[in-house]
Amino acid sequence: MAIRLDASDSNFETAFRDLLSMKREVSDDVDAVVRDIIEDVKTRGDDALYDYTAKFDRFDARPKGLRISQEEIDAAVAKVDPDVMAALVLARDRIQSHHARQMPKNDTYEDALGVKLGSRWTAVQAVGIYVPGGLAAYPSSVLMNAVPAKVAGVERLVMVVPTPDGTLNPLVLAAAKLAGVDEIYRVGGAQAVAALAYGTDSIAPVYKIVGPGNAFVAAAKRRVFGLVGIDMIAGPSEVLIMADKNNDPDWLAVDLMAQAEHDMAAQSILITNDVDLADATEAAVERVLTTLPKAEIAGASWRDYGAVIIVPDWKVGMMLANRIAPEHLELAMDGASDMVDKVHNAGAIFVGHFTPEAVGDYVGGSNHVLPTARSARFSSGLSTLDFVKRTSVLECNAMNLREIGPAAVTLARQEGLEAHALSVAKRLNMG
Ligand SMILES: NC(=O)c1ccc[n+]([C@@H]2O[C@H](COP(=O)([O-])OP(=O)(O)OC[C@H]3O[C@@H](n4cnc5c(N)ncnc54)[C@H](O)[C@@H]3O)[C@@H](O)[C@H]2O)c1
Ligand SMILES: N[C@H](CO)Cc1c[nH]c[nH+]1
Ligand SMILES: [Zn+2]
Repeated sequence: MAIRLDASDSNFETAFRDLLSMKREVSDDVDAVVRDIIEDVKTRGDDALYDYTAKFDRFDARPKGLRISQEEIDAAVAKVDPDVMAALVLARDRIQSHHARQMPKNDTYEDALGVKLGSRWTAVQAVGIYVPGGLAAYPSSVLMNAVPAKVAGVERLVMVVPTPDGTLNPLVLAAAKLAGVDEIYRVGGAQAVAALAYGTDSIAPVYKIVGPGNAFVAAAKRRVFGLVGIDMIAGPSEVLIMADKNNDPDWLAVDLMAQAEHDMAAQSILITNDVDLADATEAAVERVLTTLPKAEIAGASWRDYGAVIIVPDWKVGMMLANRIAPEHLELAMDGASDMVDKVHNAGAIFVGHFTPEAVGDYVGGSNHVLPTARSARFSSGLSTLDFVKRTSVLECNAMNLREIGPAAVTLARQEGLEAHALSVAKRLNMG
């Protein structure tokens, strides 16, 4: 049973704040473990990677080495069923065309004084993508990370992925091949993030690390940020469904469980203005939990972090949704399209009864790597923009330096920075 809250109850605010502050992600314990792993990889390089892979993924990677060879990739890809390959290609193409539209354009112009200004976009040259692989394999996440990177023009695209018990997932490798990944390593967790950031004999360091992962991966990304760029903290999955009485509880139940089955630390929340729908959906969740292969994970997530919130109206409902700032927000009420503009904080919005979040996970075209743990209040999902950076370009000639330079000299002297002042003044024969 998930917790049940009613926005009309007198103690609601306290209970809601407790829900918001539930710690599902990085605990002090996780952070301490991750700090030690990173230090160890920094010191012992590949040896540490082999040891952690033996410990957490239960196999010895030494005989084959950390890099997955082209032969292994080709052999795995050959095993993929043509129908499955066609689905991957459809997903790849849809992701590609959506992300191509996000590519920013260079801008150069001459202002009224004749000064030339511009913004120039260049790709991050070397990027590491983390593809989760502990509890489930994610070929779709390979595409979501790698396709925008290649659209942006990343030259060296490196993928790390845990291969539990040493078993390669053919689809993960097929997706990497389809998306144009350049190097793939069989290593996961905090140790993989450390290797991408600091480099080892086998894995040259990258400039930026992107991609989702469990609490260990999220903590490691936080720790290496600064040495390398990161995209965001995309941790255990979340969904918030806002639904009125005109919904099939069975549909809502599977939508809630679709995120819960990712991780025991995932969170699924239903906000509704209809108590009967709340009861029926909870009952439907219990039914579906008897059938799901990942019922143990989904059930634990629902029991520990799931919530059903009754609201008097959508004004209150939307205010709560914006405070929750979920990774995914499903709007399943009459007039859902009109509600979109009222959303301030959500990683991605899924509008209407026929847009289950799961379609966005695979083939919608938009990205499924999204901010979790309320970070949608200040960050966005992965996009082409994560793989480019902007450099400004400025060009003055003697004439326009004469126009704007004296003000720079004045300001530099006010800041007590005489070399700055002289650097402009000498060019203007001002001393
Ligand atoms: N936000 C998104 O876009 C998105 C997309 C896909 C998946 N996800 C999330 O990614 C996560 C995937 O998690 P996962 O576990 O399946 O795969 P994972 O690859 O993130 O983690 C597996 C690795 O974690 C490390 N690990 C496990 N237990 C450890 C321990 N006790 N100490 C140190 N390290 C340990 C191991 O190195 C292991 O290889 C889930 O939470 C899922 O919800 C998010
Ligand atoms: N829903 C996940 C993001 O939270 C992404 C995913 C991958 N495969 C299935 N789902
Ligand atoms: Zn999913």
